[in-house]
Amino acid sequence: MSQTAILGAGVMGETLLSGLVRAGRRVDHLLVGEKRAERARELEERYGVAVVSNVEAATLADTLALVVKPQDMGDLLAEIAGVLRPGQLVVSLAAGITTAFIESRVPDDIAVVRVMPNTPALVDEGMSAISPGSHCSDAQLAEVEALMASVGKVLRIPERQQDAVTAISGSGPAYIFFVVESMIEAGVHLGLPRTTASELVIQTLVGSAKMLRETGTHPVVLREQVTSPGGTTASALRELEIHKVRAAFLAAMEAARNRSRELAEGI
Ligand SMILES: NC(=O)C1=CN([C@@H]2O[C@H](COP(=O)(O)OP(=O)(O)OC[C@H]3O[C@@H](n4cnc5c(N)ncnc54)[C@H](O)[C@@H]3O)[C@@H](O)[C@H]2O)C=CC1
Ligand SMILES: O=C(O)[C@@H]1CCC=N1
Repeated sequence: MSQTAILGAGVMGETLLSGLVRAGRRVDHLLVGEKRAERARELEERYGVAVVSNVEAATLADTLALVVKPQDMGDLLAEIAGVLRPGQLVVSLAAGITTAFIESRVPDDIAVVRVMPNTPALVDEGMSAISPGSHCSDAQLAEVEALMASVGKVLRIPERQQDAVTAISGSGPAYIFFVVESMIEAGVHLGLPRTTASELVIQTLVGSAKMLRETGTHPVVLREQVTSPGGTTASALRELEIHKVRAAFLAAMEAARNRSRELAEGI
């Protein structure tokens, strides 16, 4: 079995690490490179994984998952570029960073794949979009597909769509949590105990998500089924329209897409 290294083990790095362990990947086939010593110790204790220097990880591993902030990517690549060898696969999970950015900083014969994952990977319900770099073989792309499939769904997309994907599914869980938080708060304003409001909102979210996935019915149809003429839902939806919630979502996701593009330029 080949060795996989995760360089940068914060929120997303640990999410990937834990998913691989849950999927049955042997811990002695995994390596971690992490800058913060305290965090490194925590991961060693939690998973029994070996935390080594980035250079050692890049020397030993066949596949390198780079999970540092976009702003730290240049330094990380500068640190490991000298020890990379032909046949290795570099997988970047960073927002904004293009495969061209990475390819220009590593030897020519290194295959690069760009991935946009999301945090529901922590419960094996992740959504990852993957795009190959300029000299990545089908087999290498399939390898990344299998890697990310261990924590959820995977879609192959052209790299030009990655900034939009980042705005939708990469950042998406935060929008959903924001909606959940707002609905719970509304329940409290309406006089419900916080625990009751939380339970109502979370189950409503899970049930609605399951309906979307299992029925395959368009969300507009599902929404209409809830909206009785002259009823409560119609009153609520009118307020959401008056407060321009739809327009706010569009503006928010355009802002996220634009920010992803800026990150590529190191802004
Ligand atoms: N958090 C999320 O929901 C998502 C994050 N991402 C991407 O994942 C990447 C990481 O994000 P988070 O995990 O949220 O950030 P984080 O800040 O939690 O983790 C980054 C980790 O990298 C470590 N690090 C920094 N420089 C390093 C170096 N040179 N060598 C080794 N370790 C180093 C830091 O100490 C930290 O533990 C980002 O590029 C982000 O765009 C992508 C999709 C979703
Ligand atoms: O907020 C961010 O920049 C990262 C990328 C997608 C989700 N979190």
